[in-house]
Amino acid sequence: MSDNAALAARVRAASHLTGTFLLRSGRTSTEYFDKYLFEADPELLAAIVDGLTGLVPPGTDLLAGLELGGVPLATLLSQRTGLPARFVRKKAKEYGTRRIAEGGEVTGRRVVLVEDVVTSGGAVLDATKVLRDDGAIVEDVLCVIDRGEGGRERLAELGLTLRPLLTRAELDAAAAP
Ligand SMILES: O=P(O)(O)OC[C@H]1O[C@H](OP(=O)(O)OP(=O)(O)O)[C@H](O)[C@@H]1O
Ligand SMILES: O=C(O)c1cc(=O)[nH]c(=O)[nH]1
Repeated sequence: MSDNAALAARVRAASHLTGTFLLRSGRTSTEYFDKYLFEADPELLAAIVDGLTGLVPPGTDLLAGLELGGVPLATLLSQRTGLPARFVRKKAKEYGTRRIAEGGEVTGRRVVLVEDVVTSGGAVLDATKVLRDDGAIVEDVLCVIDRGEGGRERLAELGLTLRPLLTRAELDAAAAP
């Protein structure tokens, strides 16, 4: 078994749920990867971050984690790579600094987004708009799981390359026989 196949099996065993789930996109699915279940396991999270480290493109200035599940990933990846982190909220705070992208400036920096799961790509597109409006260069997105439901194609239309650690095919192959 390859390293990635073994990781896919661990991630699936930890986080794959069945039932009826309303997704962020408004779609309904009979399966769900609960990212908090793989992020809460320190050994599994370390293995995931190891894998993501190899996907960070050369020339990256900043790693931006998307609220909420992308934040622990970006934080650990920042520690591992030495690249500074940013944290992108779903909505700006209504008090204090009133910021939506936290952690410092992004203008003119090459920012790589860090996400847990990509389904339609909507959450990534929202964060991309926020960062591009602030003058960031956003062209690459890392994720742990690409559910293979059109996100990659939708992101490509806006000039974004999705770099998944685990593909739908790898996660399906990891299903118990
Ligand atoms: O590709 P999409 O169709 O946008 O769907 C994937 C997004 O949906 C989930 O976010 P959720 O709002 O559940 O976020 P959180 O639990 O990380 O706050 C997931 O963490 C992705 O951000
Ligand atoms: O599309 C989503 O909302 C979604 C799917 C999934 O498998 N896991 C998750 O956390 N969100």
